[in-house]
Amino acid sequence: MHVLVVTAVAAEADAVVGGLAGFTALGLREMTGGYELRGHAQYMPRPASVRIPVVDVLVGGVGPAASAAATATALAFSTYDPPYDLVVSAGIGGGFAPHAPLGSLVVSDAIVAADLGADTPDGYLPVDELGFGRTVHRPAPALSGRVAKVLAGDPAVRVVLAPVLTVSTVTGTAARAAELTRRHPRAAAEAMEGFGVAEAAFRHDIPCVEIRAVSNAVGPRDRDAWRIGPAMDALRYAFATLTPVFEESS
Ligand SMILES: O=C(O)c1cccc(C(=O)CC[C@H]2O[C@@H](n3cnc4c(=O)[nH]cnc43)[C@H](O)[C@@H]2O)c1
Repeated sequence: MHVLVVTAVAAEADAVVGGLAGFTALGLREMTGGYELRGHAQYMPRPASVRIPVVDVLVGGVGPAASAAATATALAFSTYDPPYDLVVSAGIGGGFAPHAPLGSLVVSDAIVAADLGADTPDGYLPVDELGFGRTVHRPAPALSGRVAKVLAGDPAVRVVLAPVLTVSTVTGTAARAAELTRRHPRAAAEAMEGFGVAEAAFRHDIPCVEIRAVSNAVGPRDRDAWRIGPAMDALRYAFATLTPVFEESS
């Protein structure tokens, strides 16, 4: 299959690429808008009916707007037909206790824009309840379930299949974490890009799933407690483990 992986920063893209096994790096492809795609392909003999597996990795920037713009650009300017079979939003993220401890992997069964709405005297209202657009993208259960099952192959790695929240402001207080948990009791992770990536993929009718490696707990700000190295290792493991999935025909 042809896969587009969108990360926020280069370090996350390095971890994704570091995990890809059996793929040959094709170098950088420049796109309009100043974006660069790190292409990878697998040139093994295979039936003509099976597409050459391709994984393109894009550094799309931090936040939902940057990631939506980057993903939409990559999809619109793709030279493949159809553009991609799968879009993956990948990176590090915050984990909600007790679901997702440091170093765990969270696979989205829902990608939720958690602060796209209106504050009212009676509480928060998401934009869909206001009659505008949407705040949730749900990957097909067969897709997210398959990804989570493959990742769970190593018993040493905790894998959680749960909603991932997209926020524009990183949670930094216990009160905000509690509020998000109250509104989304099953949410296991928060990050800043998934909904933007999913929105672009949805517009192009391409399946999308989000994978987050937990680097910090969602809650009171504590930079010293961040564990970025182990989270990057978990991200690398995820893409090493998923390689056989990318080799399948779509
Ligand atoms: O300065 C801080 O306190 C702080 C706390 C958490 C995250 C940041 C970032 O600027 C990182 C943004 C970057 O990393 C992803 N990420 C990682 N952990 C979280 C999180 O707990 N909540 C939201 N986003 C997180 C995010 O997707 C961005 O790409 C600074």
